[in-house]
Amino acid sequence: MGGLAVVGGGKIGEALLSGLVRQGGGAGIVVVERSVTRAAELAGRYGIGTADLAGAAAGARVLLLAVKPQDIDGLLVQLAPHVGPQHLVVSVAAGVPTSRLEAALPTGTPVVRVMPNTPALVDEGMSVLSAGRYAAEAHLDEAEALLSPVGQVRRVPESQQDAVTALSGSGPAYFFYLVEAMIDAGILLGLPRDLAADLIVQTALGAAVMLRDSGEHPVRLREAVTSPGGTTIAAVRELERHGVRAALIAAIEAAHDRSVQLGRSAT
Ligand SMILES: NC(=O)C1=CN([C@@H]2O[C@H](COP(=O)(O)OP(=O)(O)OC[C@H]3O[C@@H](n4cnc5c(N)ncnc54)[C@H](O)[C@@H]3O)[C@@H](O)[C@H]2O)C=CC1
Ligand SMILES: O=C(O)[C@@H]1CCC=N1
Repeated sequence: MGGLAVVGGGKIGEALLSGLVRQGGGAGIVVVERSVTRAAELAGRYGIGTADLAGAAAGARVLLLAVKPQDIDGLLVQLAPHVGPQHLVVSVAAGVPTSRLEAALPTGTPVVRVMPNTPALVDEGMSVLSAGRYAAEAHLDEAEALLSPVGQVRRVPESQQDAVTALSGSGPAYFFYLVEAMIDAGILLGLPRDLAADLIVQTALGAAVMLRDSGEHPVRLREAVTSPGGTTIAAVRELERHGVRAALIAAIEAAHDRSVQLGRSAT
């Protein structure tokens, strides 16, 4: 038995699906979706099959669960009769610990918890894996092989997953938010929206490539832009005056705390 079933074809389910299909085609991949319309849309878009949970578990070794944390318990009740140690269950549900998944599934079912992010859509994702109690190194290798075509993969102890979720899981949203605000600033200064967007998106891309490839600390890179008595230091003073650094730290701490909370309860 080979194959992969993606259970939950929403935003992240589709981001991962699209990358997997780009890399290896749609053969052997099925989607299980509560919404029949959405299932048909994904099947048409990616040339994959659709299935119900029983059919998916019968045909696929790996089940990738991509439903909301609030829906995970209901899904596990439905899934449990169909899975066992012969499967690998990979969950991307924010906050939900492997112990909660294992408790709802037959004893010995290997579970790997993953925190991916949406840049998987453009093969620049960041996926972070942790093994549950029945997942061996080979299961982590299998999960890594599944996710590495759509970006980078790291392994961490599960105790770090709520922090990972707050950083790289939610992280794309923070950058989109900053870009949105910077484009608004361009509008305030009288630039056409499309020009402001082009300037900021290319600047974000250039800064990201420098961060990745230069080996320099972000402080050094910022200092190189900040001329004495110049424009950048005038902007940095305003960022400090408005507490942007503290706001980002508080925001990411709030995301962490919400991940912990989602892991404890179904609401
Ligand atoms: N959106 C993101 O950037 C990321 C999301 N995640 C996690 O991925 C999961 C999904 O998040 P999104 O894709 O944003 O949500 P979403 O709401 O876009 O997608 C969830 C999908 O699951 C389907 N669904 C719900 N119950 C189902 C069931 N029993 N069987 C089959 N399909 C079912 C829904 O119809 C929906 O299409 C969440 O647990 C979230 O924490 C993790 C990393 C990043
Ligand atoms: O907002 C959320 O809960 C999900 C998990 C990480 C990114 N999106």
